[in-house]
Amino acid sequence: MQADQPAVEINSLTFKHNTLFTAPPEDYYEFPGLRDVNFSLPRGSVTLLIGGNGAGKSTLLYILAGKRMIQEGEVKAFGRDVFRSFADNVVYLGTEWAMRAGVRGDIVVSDFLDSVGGYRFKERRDRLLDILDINLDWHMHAISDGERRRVQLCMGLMGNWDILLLDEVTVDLDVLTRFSLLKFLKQEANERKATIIYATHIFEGHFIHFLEPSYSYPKLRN
Ligand SMILES: Nc1ncnc2c1ncn2[C@@H]1O[C@H](COP(=O)(O)OP(=O)(O)OP(=O)(O)O)[C@@H](O)[C@H]1O
Repeated sequence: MQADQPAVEINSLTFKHNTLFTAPPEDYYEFPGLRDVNFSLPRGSVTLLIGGNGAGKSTLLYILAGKRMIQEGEVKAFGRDVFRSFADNVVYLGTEWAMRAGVRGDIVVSDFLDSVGGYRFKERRDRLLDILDINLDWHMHAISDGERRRVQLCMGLMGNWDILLLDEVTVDLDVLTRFSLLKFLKQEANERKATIIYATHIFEGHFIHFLEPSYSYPKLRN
């Protein structure tokens, strides 16, 4: 990997949804999704992808993850076409991913994380357990939705990713956990030059971590 090579590069990307409706009126439709998208992101950058519902954020992240084939253009991760080469250092975490990773059986968190390779990434796993305030003795079927989402995030983030595509994954986290997680992501970008794209339709104060590392909250006037 060359040091000056962009982590993400998109040239003249055009995408249409090809949808077959099986309910009346049955037909095959092409819906415009994204048109002539161009951008490149350097290694170590953190990017907020902001847009209203239906703007195309998830579509763009799916494409970057190589999960949707495009009709025109180029999409590259570290100089390689995302549709031609599988990159295990590109990780997508979104609501669809969370549903698939949503184990609700009676399994203890430590066993659950080990079953997906947690023992190989013990150091990062332990750091995330701390940040996300996860107890290894929890039983997956007996925790809240927010706690389960924290375990899922630990699972998704503990590996060796270099590009992270996050689709609204912090919406059901409590304020303190979200704060710590966003800080962790910014550190990952600063310290090991990981590249992060975070899609959201809610721009809120916590994202200030992403924009300005030295930001401190203003003091209230007396
Ligand atoms: N399979 C599909 N067939 C046709 N249109 C689709 C399909 N999937 C998504 N779309 C349309 O593409 C547009 C973009 O959807 P997308 O899920 O990327 O939006 P989003 O910006 O992530 O929205 P949200 O913030 O609500 O998650 C929407 O208008 C949606 O209706």
